[in-house]
This record gives sequence, structure tokens and C-alpha cells, in this order.
Amino acid sequence: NSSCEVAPPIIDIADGISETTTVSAILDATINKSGVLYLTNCGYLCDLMSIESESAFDDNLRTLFAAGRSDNSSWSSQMNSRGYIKEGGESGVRSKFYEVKEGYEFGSSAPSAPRRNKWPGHFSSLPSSTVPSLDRMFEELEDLKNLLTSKVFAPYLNTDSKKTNDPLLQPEDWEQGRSIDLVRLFNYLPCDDSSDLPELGSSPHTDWGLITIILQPPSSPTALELHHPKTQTWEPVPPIPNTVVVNAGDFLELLSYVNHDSRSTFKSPLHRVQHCGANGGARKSVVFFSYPRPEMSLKLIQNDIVEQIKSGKTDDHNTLLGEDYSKYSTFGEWIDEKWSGVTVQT
Ligand SMILES: O=C(O)CCC(=O)C(=O)O
Ligand SMILES: [Fe+2]
Repeated sequence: NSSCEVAPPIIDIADGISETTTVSAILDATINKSGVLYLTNCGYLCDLMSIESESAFDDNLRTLFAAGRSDNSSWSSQMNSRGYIKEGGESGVRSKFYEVKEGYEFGSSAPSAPRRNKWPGHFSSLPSSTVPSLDRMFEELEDLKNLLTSKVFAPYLNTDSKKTNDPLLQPEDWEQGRSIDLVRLFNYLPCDDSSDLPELGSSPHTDWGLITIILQPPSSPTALELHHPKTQTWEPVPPIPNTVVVNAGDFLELLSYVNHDSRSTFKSPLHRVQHCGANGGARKSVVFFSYPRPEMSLKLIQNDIVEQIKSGKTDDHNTLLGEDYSKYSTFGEWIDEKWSGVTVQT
């Protein structure tokens, strides 16, 4: 049964990932299976996805989106990627699908962060707790990224350094990624069929960074789907109360090619968000994109690795493999270019 095979495992991290069985389960899901897994007992973020917390969470986001809609000084721009994203503001696969959603993007609130968050200013009904609770969410997401990377992904990448003498990924490489890490809050709007194009919540894509963490409120409709390469089918990733979803990104996959053969690399899975299913299409989610520090050199990967991978694989959707990135010397230069293509300039 293909859906059993591809169904992401639920991994309990109540022990904080000190057990080798927990490490192995996460590696198995990201290397041998689909590249997606659920975490449970992950603390604050898993508690936030409980049935009890759902209505408060939903109210918070609804107020924020309303505020963003009515204050165009808080709108996100191509150059900034911070603030409110209005409906139709995402490029996606522009000529093929219409992405029926609005969003809100923010990152680190540290004064030293390269980009400033843009919260709606003149909206009096935005509760005073909204921004602090979103800042808290960002910190918790950073903690979970750092935990997973330090205990699971970096140790794996740094073993077997046959091709490199130095560790591939050092603590500062992921910890300092926080300056560009990004939370995107999405409000997938009810289906209205007003577009000539087929409607989707999110076009098929892979994520670009190290890992992505997705929060799906427990009673929201199943909409996130994972492409199963063997059967070429889309498999649901339904919300499960008290869990978060984690998936590997293109950069993590690519790093793993440096020290490992193609059979044992991380999988950055192709996924999409369906629309107009249950609940008339309405759904909210929180999606956290994590990256390495922007100064991280791409030299290690440049060699001949990309060519080797390309020649050996036909069904890889890694966006880093699809283009000539030898013109970029750091991860930051490359990701800036990717981000500038995301929002539609209007
Ligand atoms: O909303 C979701 O569940 C996932 C969205 C997604 O895959 C993305 O924005 O990269
Ligand atoms: Fe994604």
C-alpha cells in the first residue's frame, strides 16, 4: 500500500533527542523515506497545535490578517519579504495555478537582523499580545531548528568526511541562519472559482533551505500533500493534534551529496497545498523556513558534484540543481535571488 509507505512517521521527542533510536528514526524518515515527519511532545509548539489552543490561535491570526489587509504600509515588498502578503501576491507557478491565499511574513526581531519586521501600525484592535506571541513562536521555532540540526542533521553530515577534512556544517552555520530565517503565516481563503486558472493553495515545489517546520491547527482540513515518486501520486499530510510537521529542504539535501553517496542523502520532498477541499478551502498554517548563515560559502558544493547528481538523477526537483548557481559565492546571494522571485510586483 503506497500511502502506508509514504505516510510520515510520528516521532516522539519527549526526551529532547538524546536517544539514538530517536536520532535514527529522524534520519530514516529524511533519508530512506519521504523526507517528511511529524514530531510530538516537542514542547510549546506541539502544545500550540492542541485542540484546546486552537480557537485562541485562530483568533490571533484572523485579527492579524485583517489588520494587514487594512494597513497597506505593512505590506510585504519584493525587496523586503516582511509584512502582509495580499491575496494573489505569490508568484507560484504563475501561468498554471492561482494561489488562493493571503499571508504574513516575519523573522527575527533582533535589532541587528538584516530585515525589519513590518507589523500593521494604526490598527487599534490588534491585541497587545499578538506581536510578543509571534516573537515567542519565532524563538521556539529557532530552538527546534537548532535542536534537530545539532543532534541529528549536522552530526550525520559531518561523518564520513572523505571528501572534506573540515565539518560540513558547524554550529555558527545554522545558529546564525536565524538572521534570515523566515516565518510565513498563511490564510488559505475559501474557494470561489473566480480565477480562470486552476486554484491551488500552493503550487508543487520543494523548500530551499535546511529544514521547514509546519504548524497545522488540528481541526483544519487536510490540504498539504506530498508527492510520492514511485507511484507519482499525491499523498495527504493531514493535521494531527499536538504535532508539528518537519521536512528537509534543498540545501540540506545538497550538502548531503558532498559526503555521502546518492543512496544515503536527505530528501527534499516535492509538495503542494490543495485547495477547495473540505471546509470550503479555508485553512491557516504557520510555515518556518530555516537557512544556514547567509555568509556560508557554496564552494564545497560547486565542484563537479552538481553535474554528477544531474547526470545520475532524472526525478529530482531540487531547485539548486536546476540552475547555474556557480555565479553565487554565498548562500545569502543565492537565496536573495530566490526570494526576489516569490512575490508578484504590483
Ligand atoms: O501551508 C502549508 O501547509 C505548507 C505551505 C508550503 O509548503 C510552503 O509555503 O512552502
Ligand atoms: Fe513548502
